[in-house]
Amino acid sequence: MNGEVENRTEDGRETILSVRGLTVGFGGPTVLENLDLDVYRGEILGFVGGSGTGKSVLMRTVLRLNARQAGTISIFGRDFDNLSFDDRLAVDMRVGVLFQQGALFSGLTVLENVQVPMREYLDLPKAMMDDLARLKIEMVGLRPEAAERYPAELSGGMIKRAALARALALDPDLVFLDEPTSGLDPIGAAEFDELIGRLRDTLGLTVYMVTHDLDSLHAVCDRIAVLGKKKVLVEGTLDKMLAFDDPWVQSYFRGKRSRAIFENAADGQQQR
Ligand SMILES: Nc1ncnc2c1ncn2[C@@H]1O[C@H](COP(=O)(O)OP(=O)(O)OP(=O)(O)O)[C@@H](O)[C@H]1O
Repeated sequence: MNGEVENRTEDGRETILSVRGLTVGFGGPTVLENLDLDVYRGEILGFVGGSGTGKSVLMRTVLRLNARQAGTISIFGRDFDNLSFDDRLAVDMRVGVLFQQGALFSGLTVLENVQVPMREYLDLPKAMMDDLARLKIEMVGLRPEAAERYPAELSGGMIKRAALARALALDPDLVFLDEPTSGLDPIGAAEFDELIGRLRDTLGLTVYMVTHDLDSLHAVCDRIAVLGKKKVLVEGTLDKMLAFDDPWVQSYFRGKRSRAIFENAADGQQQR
């Protein structure tokens, strides 16, 4: 892309997404105010926050699906406000999204759903699109027969995988996952986490994952960001979350359920 600037932190991390001073509202009180956030290449960032704090609003604003009242957003080193039409298309092609509940088109098969972004952005012969879509379907661990099925014929876990295949259709650098493991049983959720970790390692993806799932935060996220009081309250490692002096953060990361997960994991590490 023309004019792309590489942004690196002092410790050498490349900033792939940078949000500064973001304010978003819908006519009433603001939902987000003066929010800053960075996402680094190759990481899996887990984004948490109480219900209704604005996690989806933030994700949608970064995807240019919501307007903002103030602030700047840079993606791949380019300021959103200075992108030409062609640059916008180029940015969109490098970003994949898995919306809550998968958001597959019910009248299309899995294969056709995965091909939707290809049809929108690429001009490829049908046979090539079929091959590419089947590759993505295999990549997310679905059996080849799943390609011909309709969403209503899929289990919850298969829907998430099909939606992930669609998010990967254009070989993105950055994927946004909105509660990818919600509605899955613990085994299905753990398998999905493992898949996300594997795809990050093999494809070099950067993953921005909104989640309520403490297991996911522990199992695959390199860094956690907490949304509260209209901004990113704290970001960093799990240890940093545990030490952070805020009632919501403390009850979330030190509650009964979280203690069970994190203490079991710590025991496991000590035994190894
Ligand atoms: N298009 C909109 N118009 C008006 N208000 C909106 C709109 N979208 C979101 N909101 C409001 O913004 C606030 C944050 O909503 P959002 O869906 O981002 O929360 P969330 O953190 O994703 O919650 P959850 O974890 O429950 O999904 C809510 O009060 C919601 O009603």
